[in-house]
Amino acid sequence: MSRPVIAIDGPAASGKGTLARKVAEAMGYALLDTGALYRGVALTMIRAGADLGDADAATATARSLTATDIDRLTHDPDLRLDTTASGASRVSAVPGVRQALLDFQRAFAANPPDGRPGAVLDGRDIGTVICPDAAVKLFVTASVDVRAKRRFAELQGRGEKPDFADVLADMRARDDRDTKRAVAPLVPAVDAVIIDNSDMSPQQVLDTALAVVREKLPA
Ligand SMILES: Nc1ncnc2c1ncn2[C@@H]1O[C@H](COP(=O)(O)OP(=O)(O)O)[C@@H](O)[C@H]1O
Ligand SMILES: Nc1ccn([C@@H]2O[C@H](COP(=O)(O)OP(=O)(O)O)[C@@H](O)[C@H]2O)c(=O)n1
Repeated sequence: MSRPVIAIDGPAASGKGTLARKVAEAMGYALLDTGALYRGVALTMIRAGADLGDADAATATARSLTATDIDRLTHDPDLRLDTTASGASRVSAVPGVRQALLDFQRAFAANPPDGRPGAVLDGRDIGTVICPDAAVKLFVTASVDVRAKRRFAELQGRGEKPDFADVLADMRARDDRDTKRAVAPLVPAVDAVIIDNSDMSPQQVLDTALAVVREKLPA
């Protein structure tokens, strides 16, 4: 029997990761941050001095990543750099990259590690492409200004010295690329529950999400 999947999609700094972590914890499910896969492809290319605009090189890099590489990259602090995020948004528009990462994500959802009873995947296309049959689909979002402020505070908290105008411009550019790309654009699944958390605390978002989970996945 397949295990329940909770899909959490949304734009950058909408609070997907924060919510996904807490939902996975509350449910005892395995968690996959799918953005880390695209970030991993970008970081590997940046380190190799490769051209991020080279679709063939990006596809080859995505195909070459093993589960061990992915695990190592997930723990790499440079994965969270804004330059890595921008690179991820570029390589993620390449169809060959998306195809190469598809099997890994589906296998994780079908067989969550450590015998977990279900999986939470967060990203951009989980409810639409990766797991269209997910039991629960949440689409979290917030205004672009709120998201830029969150990312700005996050970068400051990490000791970086960001410029707010740059962070906002980068957020808009990433939204634009993610929503307009031809393959798996960022869009809520028709059956997703949309949570606009511009004025919600992380706890309120979690309570709202868990109420949806309990309704869709009765114990
Ligand atoms: N509801 C919320 N209210 C205020 N800040 C939030 C909220 N949810 C998340 N954050 C903060 O916003 C930043 C981005 O959240 P994160 O979960 O990393 O987003 P995403 O995974 O969508 O990029 C983090 O610093 C996080 O602590
Ligand atoms: N399922 C996914 C996850 C991420 N991505 C891409 O990877 C980039 C980085 O994703 P992320 O979720 O780590 O970024 P943040 O939302 O945390 O800023 C995004 O801008 C998307 O372009 C994607 O295309 N599909």
